[in-house]
Amino acid sequence: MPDSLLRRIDHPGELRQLDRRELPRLAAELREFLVESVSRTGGHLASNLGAVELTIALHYVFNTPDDRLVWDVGHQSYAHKILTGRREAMATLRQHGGIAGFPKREESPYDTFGTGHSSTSISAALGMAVAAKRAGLARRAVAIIGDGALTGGMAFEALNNAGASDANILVILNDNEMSISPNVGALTNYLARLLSSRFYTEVRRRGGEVLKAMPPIREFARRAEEHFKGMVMPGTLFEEFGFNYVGPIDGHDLDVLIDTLSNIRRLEGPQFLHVVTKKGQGYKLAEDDPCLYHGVARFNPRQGVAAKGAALRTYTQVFGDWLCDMAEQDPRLVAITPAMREGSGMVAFSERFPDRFFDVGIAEQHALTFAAGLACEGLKPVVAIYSTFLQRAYDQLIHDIALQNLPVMLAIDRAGLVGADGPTHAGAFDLSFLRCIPNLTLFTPADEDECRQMLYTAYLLNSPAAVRYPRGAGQGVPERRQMQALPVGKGEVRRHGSRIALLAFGSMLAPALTAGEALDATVANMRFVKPLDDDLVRELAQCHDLLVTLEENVIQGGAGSAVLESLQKQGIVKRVLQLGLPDRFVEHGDPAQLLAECGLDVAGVVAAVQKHTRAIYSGIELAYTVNS
Ligand SMILES: Cc1ncc(C[n+]2csc(CCOP(=O)(O)OP(=O)(O)O)c2C)c(N)n1
Ligand SMILES: CC(=O)[C@@H](O)[C@H](O)COP(=O)(O)O
Ligand SMILES: [Mg+2]
Repeated sequence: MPDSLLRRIDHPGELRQLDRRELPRLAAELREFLVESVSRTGGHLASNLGAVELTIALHYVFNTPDDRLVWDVGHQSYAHKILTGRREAMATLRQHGGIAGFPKREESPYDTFGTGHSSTSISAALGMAVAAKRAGLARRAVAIIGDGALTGGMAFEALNNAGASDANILVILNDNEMSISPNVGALTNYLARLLSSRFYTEVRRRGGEVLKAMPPIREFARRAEEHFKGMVMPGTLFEEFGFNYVGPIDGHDLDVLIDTLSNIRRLEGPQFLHVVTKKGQGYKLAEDDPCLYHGVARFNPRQGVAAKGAALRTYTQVFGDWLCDMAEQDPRLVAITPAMREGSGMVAFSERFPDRFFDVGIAEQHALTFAAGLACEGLKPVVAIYSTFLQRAYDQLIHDIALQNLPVMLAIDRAGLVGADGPTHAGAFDLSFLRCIPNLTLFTPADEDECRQMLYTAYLLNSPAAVRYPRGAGQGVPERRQMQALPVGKGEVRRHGSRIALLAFGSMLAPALTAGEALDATVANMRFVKPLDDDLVRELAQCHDLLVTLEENVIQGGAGSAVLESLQKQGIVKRVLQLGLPDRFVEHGDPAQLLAECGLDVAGVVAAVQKHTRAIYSGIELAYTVNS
């Protein structure tokens, strides 16, 4: 067995020492390592398998990290991490204290830009290219963006800007015809036409010969223009944007990639390389089902991912079932996802109600205003969206939906900490950025049944509404099939105690009930952040020494702040302890461990309350103590 090439590479300089004839073997070793490693840690797999040759070729041709690589979304950057000194650290992938699942500046100089949310790479790379030009540096900046990420509007804002510049930016479109689900939209159809163009089929038929026959670089652009004009769609969209377009080329052919990248690297101005890959390449199970193998938990690589049902139902499943039940009752219901059909639990709905299901691509801003348009015409749109991705569409929520008081309902999944995906994906802020919006009703269900009933209640409203629920399993509370509207803005006392009242929002009710037993505290399930149950706040303040608010959201501006404002509005002076996520980004890791780290597990809540009450009852005046 020849010694492992992969084990000889601790940085790209060593990669660049290899004879290019050794690179296919390196690719095979890298692919095998990826399957083995990710099967042990979990993470993103299919996208990484599809980017193996492209990653090798990029680090082989470009002088990284001086030449900048920016990976869009960054979920496909494991090969990049492995080749840049983190091969052994892959065993710690997405674990507490381990390496992140996305590029991260503080993790490596080769991670030139932190990503996680899609469609940012061209903007960032353009910034780097313009900075290099201004400094008179020959440095190149490369954005590697998938066909899914290219459906994000921000990518086109950047293309528009870059194409009119003289920046030395290279945009590489990694086209595998997949987002998480199969890619959607007119752009996808257009790219498919490019792939079916005579040029690409010619290159595929004759291998890399067509490209290798290309003249030396200075002739490259001119003769490519002449020689292939008839083969490629006349004036591709990207040329219209001011880029020199090259491709489509085979993204798994290292020779073609290296020759093409070497040629392009020496060209000046905005370049666009269209690369065709297969998501899941080289691991048949992932090739056959790139959607299932997009993000995986630990699995046996010989047997593949086991589609096992979890012991408890997830909030995502609660939503997906409610959506179908509601659609049966109301033909006006239409459902929208910005490219997260599977993650949002909408597969069944999309199959049962295909003409009422809209996957708009990675386009959260469009998703919300599209919903607003649908609502203007009497339909009842439900937008399923992760909390973190909703951040992209904040102005659309305010300007297009709330200001016009349109009945659009947001089903906000992944609210709170998400765990392995880390701070780029945490839904840590939605209570703060939503509760300040006029006309919006904001629900925080505490269990699966309450989630179903709140989704129903929110849907019945004739105004904007948002129901936010966490990633993963609920509390094992069976959902009543019969949907029943809840009194809006009303919470409930779940346990009577003395002196201390715990005011829990959403996922924090469960730990609050357990902590309440230990503290003999009253526990209230507040249910709504907006409108807040002011009467309940007043009643609790009147018969307790201390109010403790608990939320899986940053303390700043969150539900606890709403309680403070309520007390102030009612002229009530009362000690309040606010418990929630701290004013920092919480790193990736196991969700339960992260919550404990933030003091939001039972032990943390009990300790914080006891510390606070000791201070009070020992006379030390502590008006407010927040969980730092
Ligand atoms: C703003 C935003 N919305 C949604 C997502 C979720 N997401 C992660 S990867 C992905 C699909 C990306 O497709 P593509 O760019 O083609 O990469 P591929 O997985 O095909 O390599 C989506 C929708 C995200 N990361 N960011
Ligand atoms: C890379 C990306 O943004 C998505 O794949 C995301 O990781 C999905 O998150 P869930 O696993 O919570 O659906
Ligand atoms: Mg893709």
